[in-house]
Amino acid sequence: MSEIVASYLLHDEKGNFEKKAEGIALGLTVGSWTNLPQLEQEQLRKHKGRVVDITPLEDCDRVNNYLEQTTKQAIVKIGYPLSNYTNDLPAILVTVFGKLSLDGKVKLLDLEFSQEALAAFPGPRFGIEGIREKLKVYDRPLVMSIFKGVIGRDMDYLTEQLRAQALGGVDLVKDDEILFDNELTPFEKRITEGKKVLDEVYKEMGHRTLYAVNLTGRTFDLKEKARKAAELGADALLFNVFAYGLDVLQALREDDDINLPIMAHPAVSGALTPSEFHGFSNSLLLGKLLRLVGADFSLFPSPYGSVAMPLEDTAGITYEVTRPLHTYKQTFPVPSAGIHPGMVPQLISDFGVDSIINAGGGVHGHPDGAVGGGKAFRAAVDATLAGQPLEDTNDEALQKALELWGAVKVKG
Ligand SMILES: CSCCC(=O)C(=O)COP(=O)(O)O
Ligand SMILES: [Mg+2]
Repeated sequence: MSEIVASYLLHDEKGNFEKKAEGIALGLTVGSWTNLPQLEQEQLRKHKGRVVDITPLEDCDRVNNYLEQTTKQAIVKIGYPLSNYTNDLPAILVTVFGKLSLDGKVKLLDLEFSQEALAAFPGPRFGIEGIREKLKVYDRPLVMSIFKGVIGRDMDYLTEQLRAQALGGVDLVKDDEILFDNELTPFEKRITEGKKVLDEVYKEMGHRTLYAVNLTGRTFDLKEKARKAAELGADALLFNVFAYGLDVLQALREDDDINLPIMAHPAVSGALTPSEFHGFSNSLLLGKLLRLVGADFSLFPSPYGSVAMPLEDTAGITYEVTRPLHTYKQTFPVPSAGIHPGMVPQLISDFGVDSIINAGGGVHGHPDGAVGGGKAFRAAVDATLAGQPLEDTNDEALQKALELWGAVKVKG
């Protein structure tokens, strides 16, 4: 019987996990079937959830209402038959974590999909390989920068900022997620004017930079807007997927008229993941599920920037978006937030060559502006790959960045 197996972290004062697991397996599938006639019980048996495994963990001590209490915890795995739901993420999530997400201390850690279940999901259209092919850069982490301070500014300001970022040698520039459609810098103009600037820089320097424009607005207008973006020659879309839903990203990915790389921003996901007791694990939400629905890039807070995520979580996301899975392409892991050039050796050590180094303030805050910021990041990447300590390089832009922000000593 084909099924999806959900792993949950459960906390319970008494530690009666067998009863709890059986309650989940029954409650989220056929409900209370034991009082029904024999025939109906048989009929329902094939739809009942299956307790696959219960692994008790060490007790954890908690200070709760000023009293220290010991709570028992366990990882419980439940299998849900595919025949219970349609093979789309809304149906799957409601089955495995619908009312259960509201019912006590339950965190959804992972979903194991059978090959049959995976076949319903597209995975990234371009993936790491396709993005590298567009840029013709194959052997180093990519560098991305973010527009900053452009709300309330006009197209001249925006295009100048884009030019400076590209001249610094970054591979990608993305809109900030908080830049929505507006009269001064409308979506379509950002694409067409941005394209002109990046083509000019390419002619001047032979360096190609791609621009990810923020796809925003009402859900049912998104497809048409994204198709228009493709028609106008956009390079990629930035998408605030957790404000809309994973299934919306999947719908964009599956539309062949859109045919653009999709960059998933983590905004709003922090409302769903950080608790030890509730919500989703980051490796599932920002890792496996984003990859299944088709994100080409997954952005997440790095473990050492201004908005930090635990290293274990960022490693989990990176593993899920890059490991061999079904026929899916790999999603680029993009550790972000508060990144500066002195962190590059640690970023490469933690995330490898197939990752993207993404910075806003760490580019624009450079003493020589965004041009200097981009150059400093590129020099830091080259030095790290050559095994050279950043302090030993004679790159002027990098040395100025190190004077300002310092160099992070590589751990681990
Ligand atoms: C929270 S991860 C997304 C990174 C992002 O969108 C951003 O604006 C980071 O800016 P910073 O100046 O911290 O590099
Ligand atoms: Mg941002």
